[in-house]
Amino acid sequence: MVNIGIIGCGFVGSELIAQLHATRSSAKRLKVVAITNINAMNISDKEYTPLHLTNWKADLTKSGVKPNLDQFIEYMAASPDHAVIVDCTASEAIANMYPSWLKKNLSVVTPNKKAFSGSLSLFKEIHLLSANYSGNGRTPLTYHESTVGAGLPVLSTLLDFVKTGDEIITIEGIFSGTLSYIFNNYSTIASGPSKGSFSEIVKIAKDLGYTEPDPRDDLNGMDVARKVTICGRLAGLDLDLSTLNVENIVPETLKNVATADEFMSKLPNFDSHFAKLNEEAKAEGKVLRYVGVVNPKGNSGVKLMKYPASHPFAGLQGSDNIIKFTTKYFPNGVIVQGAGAGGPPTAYGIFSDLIKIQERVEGF
Ligand SMILES: NC(=O)C1=CN([C@@H]2O[C@H](COP(=O)(O)OP(=O)(O)OC[C@H]3O[C@@H](n4cnc5c(N)ncnc54)[C@H](OP(=O)(O)O)[C@@H]3O)[C@@H](O)[C@H]2O)C=CC1
Ligand SMILES: N[C@@H](CC=O)C(=O)O
Ligand code: NA
Repeated sequence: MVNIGIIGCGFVGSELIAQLHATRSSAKRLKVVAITNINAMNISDKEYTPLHLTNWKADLTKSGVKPNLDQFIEYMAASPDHAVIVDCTASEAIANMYPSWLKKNLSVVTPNKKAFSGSLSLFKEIHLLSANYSGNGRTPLTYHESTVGAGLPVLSTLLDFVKTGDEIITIEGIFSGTLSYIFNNYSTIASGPSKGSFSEIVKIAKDLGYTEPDPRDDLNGMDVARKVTICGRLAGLDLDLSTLNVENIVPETLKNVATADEFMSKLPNFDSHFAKLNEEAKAEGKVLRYVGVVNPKGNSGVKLMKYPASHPFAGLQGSDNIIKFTTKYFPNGVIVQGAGAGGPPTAYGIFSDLIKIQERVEGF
């Protein structure tokens, strides 16, 4: 039995709870015993009785308990069975707490990219404290498959290359579900005209739950840069966000507007700017795609590129990601492709990480 505490129940956290609830039988060894959001917290009793997942939202609201992260973590750390904290926020402050949780023998599963793409020392400390990365004989494990390509097996594939001594030559692809969705629908050749103005398509991507809480974190390239950094670091490179080449496509005057809502309301003023870029690509018989590259020889970064209709990046659907690993053993590449954003595929990645932990800890 593994006890789970979930922090953050937005698009991804809510979907995770729904998936755990829907598969009671396969997940019967995974027990949700604590849930917290910004405004409310629900923790179970001293027996760690599973929380009811049918009405968890109403139970959270009516719990009347003010969120207290210290209390939440102490409760989880006192669990008699192995316990996992699932961080489904995008919070940097919470990401900075992972080492303190690992030191309490709590495992960590998260789609939050901040801890793995922020300071290199935090990344290294987490890896040192996590049994699955350092082989240090301790119990806590850290899995974060959904930080890159949602639940697609990107990091597990990459780690297999690394652990078997294969050599990464390049990792390149479309790492953002949001930017994939936007350009697949906006910059089209074979599939007809754009499905709307640039700002209309950004709004749909936001409503579908693909974007970061502030869509500028997608459009400024930082979300992709974080994923490139995570892949590069797992491949053994000391990549840093500040030294990557990152193309920011947020219009200059919108970079500093105060809120995501204000940004969204002003974005239509820049539709003609994006239409011009699109027309330029079309005139060359190409489409726009936003790509990331990890190159151990240098020049890792993210960039808005033009591709002919025949290129695999030009033919993507919906919010799909496509990530191509070129390695010594696979010189023609290994491609991982599929839904790279949205609640269901992201929660799936978290769920499968939880199953890995349960199987490792319990041995079956
Ligand atoms: N959406 C996607 O497609 C993907 C998302 N991810 C990552 O998953 C994470 C969650 O994304 P998503 O669900 O879309 O984002 P949301 O904004 O929908 O959800 C985030 C949730 O975290 C809660 N939260 C924020 N800070 C705290 C805190 N200090 N304590 C407790 N709760 C907190 C928010 O509470 P409140 O509602 O009260 O503000 C909100 O419910 C992010 O790190 C994102 O990068 C990764 C891959 C794909
Ligand atoms: N905003 C991100 C969500 C997943 O990481 C994206 O669009 O890919
Ligand atoms: Na993944």
